[in-house]
Amino acid sequence: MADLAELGRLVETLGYDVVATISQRRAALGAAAVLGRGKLRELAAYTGGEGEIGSSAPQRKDKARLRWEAEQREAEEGGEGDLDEGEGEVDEGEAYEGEEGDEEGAEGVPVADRQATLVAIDHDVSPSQLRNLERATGTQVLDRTGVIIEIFHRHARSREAKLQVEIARLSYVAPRLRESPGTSERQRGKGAGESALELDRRRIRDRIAELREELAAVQRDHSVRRTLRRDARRVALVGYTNAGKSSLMRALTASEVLVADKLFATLDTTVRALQPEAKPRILVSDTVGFIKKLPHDLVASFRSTLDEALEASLLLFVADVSDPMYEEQLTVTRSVLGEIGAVDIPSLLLLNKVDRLTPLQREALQQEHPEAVMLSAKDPADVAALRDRIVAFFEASMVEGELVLPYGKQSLIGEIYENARVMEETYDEQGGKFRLRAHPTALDRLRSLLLK
Ligand SMILES: Nc1nc2c(ncn2[C@@H]2O[C@H](COP(=O)(O)OP(=O)(O)OP(=O)(O)O)[C@@H](O)[C@H]2O)c(=O)[nH]1
Ligand SMILES: [Mg+2]
Repeated sequence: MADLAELGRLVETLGYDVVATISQRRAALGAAAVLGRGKLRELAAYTGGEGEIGSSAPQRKDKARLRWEAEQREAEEGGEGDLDEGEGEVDEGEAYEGEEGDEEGAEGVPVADRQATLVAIDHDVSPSQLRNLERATGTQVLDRTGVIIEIFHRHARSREAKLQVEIARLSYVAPRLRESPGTSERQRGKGAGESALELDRRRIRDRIAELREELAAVQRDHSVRRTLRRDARRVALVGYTNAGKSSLMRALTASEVLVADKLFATLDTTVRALQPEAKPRILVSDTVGFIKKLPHDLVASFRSTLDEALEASLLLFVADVSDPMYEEQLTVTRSVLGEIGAVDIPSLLLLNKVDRLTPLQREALQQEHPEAVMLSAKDPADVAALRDRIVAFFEASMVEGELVLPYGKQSLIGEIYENARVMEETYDEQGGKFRLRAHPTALDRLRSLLLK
């Protein structure tokens, strides 16, 4: 049932209200439309559909196809596929969730006078099941992956995120395209050798290839910028969606990143300096959140966004302990981090939102995770203590050293202050002598710069 509640939060993030929830025992799983006939009729009563898959039901085009066709028209009319369009196409409205669950057949809760305009299913459904469900309910149906992709689509802001989402979305849409009535006949009649459907799929493949090239260019640009920051000490906030990563980012860096009680509010990595500034500077990055059963295409697309996290020397692993599912969320986060190869990076577990717990719960939690930091992003004292922990972490790996900066190389002085903490600066006939503390790698790099 927790999965279903999460699906409910996902559709709410899309701006829907949940008007009813239906679940069905696994044993009764229908092959054609996931739900059995009785459940299907029950569902259709909320959506105003016929409740039958029957072939006589009017065939409607699915939204994915409509959007795809609109984009094609736009592309043909000149401009490139416009990724900057505003809101997604789903109307504000009511959602209706259907689930295939383990539960005993739970009853739907009818809400009078509200017709559902979306059915969301907490189960991956095949393209043909999706079609059948749409036919029977007469409304749009999304599976879990479809819902998540829609959210990503709406929340993407940067060029990189938009490209990534678009690639994932097209990969998701392609197998779900169906023959639109009429066109195939015409195509074949002309001996085109390729049906309209095949043509559409090929166009999608071409478009994906194009987007991938564009993405690669954007990413090359980013990696250049990352190289410039190479020696900075980096901390990355990672964790389940809605855990409070952006809230901590704001608090730690006195910045204005977006915080929202929404799933996947953040899709882009942002990087800011820890405040008050440590010497040398420490950079904090906020990253996209994780969710269980994250669609595979999205994991692949966002891998590069998470590269940012991979380059950190310390991961701040954020969990929302006020969520009853937090243990499972921790497991999901760990496994995604494992997938992207981040398990070897030192990490600090942050048990966030403890302000929502009773003293007794806090005590139990601390016993369970003695190594973790319990905190509330809303408590300035907690945030200050966290900052000190971060600074201490880097401090522990710093070594003391000396550098001589010849008079001819004064332009490197900024570089020294950027990458080390200068404890003493004296001058003699050779040049400046610096006694400093820095990371061994930063010290080596500075030394090699001075020798050049
Ligand atoms: N009570 C309480 N609420 C918190 C705390 N930290 C964050 N929140 C709230 O939790 C919600 C999610 O916070 P965000 O910081 O946006 O979470 P996030 O991890 O960045 O989420 P995504 O970007 O969607 O993955 C917001 O409504 C915050 O105000 C906390 O310590 N205590
Ligand atoms: Mg966020």
